[in-house]
Amino acid sequence: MKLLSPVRIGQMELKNRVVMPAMHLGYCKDGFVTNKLIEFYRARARGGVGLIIVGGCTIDDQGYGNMIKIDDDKYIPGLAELVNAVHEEGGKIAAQLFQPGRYSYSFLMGIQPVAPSPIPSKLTRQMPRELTTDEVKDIVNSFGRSAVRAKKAGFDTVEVIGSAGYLVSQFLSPVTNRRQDEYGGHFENRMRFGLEVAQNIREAVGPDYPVMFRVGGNDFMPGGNTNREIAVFCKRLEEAGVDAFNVTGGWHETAVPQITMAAPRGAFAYLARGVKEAVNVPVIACNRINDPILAEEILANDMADLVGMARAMIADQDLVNKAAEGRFAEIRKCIGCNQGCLDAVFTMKPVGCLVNAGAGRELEDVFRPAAQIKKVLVVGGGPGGMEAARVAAERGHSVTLWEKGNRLGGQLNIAAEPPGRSEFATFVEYLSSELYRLGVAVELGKEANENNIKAFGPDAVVMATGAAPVTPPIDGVGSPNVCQAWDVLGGKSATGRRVVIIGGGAVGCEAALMLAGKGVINAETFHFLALNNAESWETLKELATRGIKDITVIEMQKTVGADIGVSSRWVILQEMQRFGVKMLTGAKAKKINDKGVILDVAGKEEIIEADTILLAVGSQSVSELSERIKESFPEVYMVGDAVAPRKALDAVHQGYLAGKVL
Ligand SMILES: Cc1cc2nc3c(=O)[nH]c(=O)nc-3n(C[C@H](O)[C@H](O)[C@H](O)COP(=O)(O)OP(=O)(O)OC[C@H]3O[C@@H](n4cnc5c(N)ncnc54)[C@H](O)[C@@H]3O)c2cc1C
Ligand SMILES: Cc1cc2nc3c(=O)[nH]c(=O)nc-3n(C[C@H](O)[C@H](O)[C@H](O)COP(=O)(O)O)c2cc1C
Ligand code: SF4
Repeated sequence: MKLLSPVRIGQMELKNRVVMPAMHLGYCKDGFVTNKLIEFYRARARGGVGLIIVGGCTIDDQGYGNMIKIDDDKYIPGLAELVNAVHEEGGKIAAQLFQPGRYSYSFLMGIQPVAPSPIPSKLTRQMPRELTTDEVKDIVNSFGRSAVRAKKAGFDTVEVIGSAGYLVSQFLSPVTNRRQDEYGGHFENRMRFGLEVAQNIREAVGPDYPVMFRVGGNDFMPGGNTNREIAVFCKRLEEAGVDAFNVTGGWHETAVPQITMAAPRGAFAYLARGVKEAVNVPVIACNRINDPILAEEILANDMADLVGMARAMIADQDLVNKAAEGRFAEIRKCIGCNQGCLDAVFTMKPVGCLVNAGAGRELEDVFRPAAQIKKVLVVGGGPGGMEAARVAAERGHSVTLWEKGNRLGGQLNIAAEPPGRSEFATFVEYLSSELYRLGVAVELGKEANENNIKAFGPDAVVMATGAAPVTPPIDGVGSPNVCQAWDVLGGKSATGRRVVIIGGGAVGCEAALMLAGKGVINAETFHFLALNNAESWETLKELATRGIKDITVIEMQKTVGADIGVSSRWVILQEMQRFGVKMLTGAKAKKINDKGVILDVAGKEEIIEADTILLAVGSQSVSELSERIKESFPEVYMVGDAVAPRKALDAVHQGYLAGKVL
């Protein structure tokens, strides 16, 4: 594979073309490197990744809590330990030099954010202070000084963050740069800050030390820079001594989803191609590249010279080695859910992963082989049960899994149905194939009860029986025009044209999106009509978003989608609006009849006419059997929604822990 062939960035030789881009993990303490951080990256280096970029590393007093700091020599010894760990495993490592500008938070850092111009950010809702010309020059010097520290700590290269709407991109963009001095005005002046940063670093580290620059391939901001301007900027940076470009997507403030499941895999590789066509140094393509086969395709098509696989490396630290050994089915792909990673950053928690419960736990002894081989029965083939079975089998136990339905996956099978959510099926596919590889005896269509469990005679039982949807006590709920959202998502119930969904949580929103897509043109038709100029852009957009159904979501609370993670929620709500789904909050369903739903809205009665009413008001644990068998066996573990209805992340993590302690 080209992916696994060596490549040079300046004087640095990489053993393969897989780069793990920088991710703020929240593992540091007061800016110092911790053992948790070291072991996290050691595992990724051992797993074969060619270049690990760590950070962002803050170069001055702006940033967020728990970031790696590189603004003082006192951090060098800890950074050197991190570097050594990666080198010991045969990897190369870069420090990303980070200055957030107006994306910093005063309540975290205790100081007002600074920026080219005092323009508030939609992301942080903070008003930054305009930098003086002298302060701009100071920051340029801070980049250079930090690069020298990185070199002293042994990093193989440094990368400047010039993407995502951080300080360098704020200078470059006319949207955020209204300065009157030599750093503002026309494009040449707006490039000056980034170019001076590159020149300053080059002078500080010497001619032979590799320097990389991360750029957003397109700001995706109205009035902002496009791939065309970014390509010109990169050309100039190359002349200033930059050895490689790491091309990601747009700004954090953009309305274009960058890394959620809704963004197609590899969707932004074209941005790297635009830069590659302008420069002569290696270019890295990024975002939603979660599969080495896709990565290979990007390289084979000359879209880029290397690929960035950031979350893919959280999800599977051994991805590169597995690819090298041809074990493609064993790769646990990142599904782009952001639930364990980016959502954690937004809530100031350390990063973890939905599909890889071991991520962030590298310090612990993960898979100690079983001291005594047990006959383990797992009841339930949802994500919780499958993960428990996987881990138990990996440790050497003899594992049987019973699933009463006719396929594995549990609720994830229906979670994967709405548009843009299909990656959940990728995870089910992975777990299913691992159970097969590990020799777990999977029996489908087998419903566990007290008697057959006793007859089976297990040493340990994992109860992962999940949850079932709740039927609320609403007058008329038993009418023939009412059904569960789960059944519609699962293809078991049909709906009429006018649909009311009672409950605006994740399930209600996702059911709404699935139904809203009925009757819109598909991607192939869209492409065909667009290329042939058959319809105007406005008509095409309408055809792609106006389905045949009239959908209303009603929610008692003030907000819709309150249980969806912060980094995905806005994308789902944006899609609902785009597809014309009506959302009514503060509305309580009182009664259902053959005409529709009667609501209580702030004490006033309203009726919404509907042909079908979907229930999406939550779920309840399926736990009676667990309660009954608890006392009959020495080891009974309950995991996932059977304990309390929550999320797949909880089910997987509990399954993992049960599999570990058996
Ligand atoms: C539409 C929808 C969207 C969702 N979206 C998300 C999301 O975006 N992110 C997220 O993290 N979570 C999401 N969830 C929730 C997530 O899917 C669940 O939290 C997760 O599947 C729980 O896993 P589990 O293994 O505990 O149970 P389940 O997935 O419910 O699996 C339990 C399994 O046990 C089987 N079973 C039950 N009783 C027996 C028995 N006696 N014998 C044999 N088998 C039995 C059932 O048939 C089922 O297959 C969503 C759920 C739905 C319905
Ligand atoms: C938890 C998290 C933290 C991130 N922190 C940074 C960062 O500090 N610097 C940066 O350039 N990009 C950061 N990113 C963006 C990633 O480097 C990467 O571009 C993005 O996740 C898309 O690539 P992927 O689909 O391969 O994960 C972060 C992403 C995540 C999920
Ligand atoms: S939590 Fe989700 S998005 Fe984040 S690395 Fe894991 S699978 Fe990928």
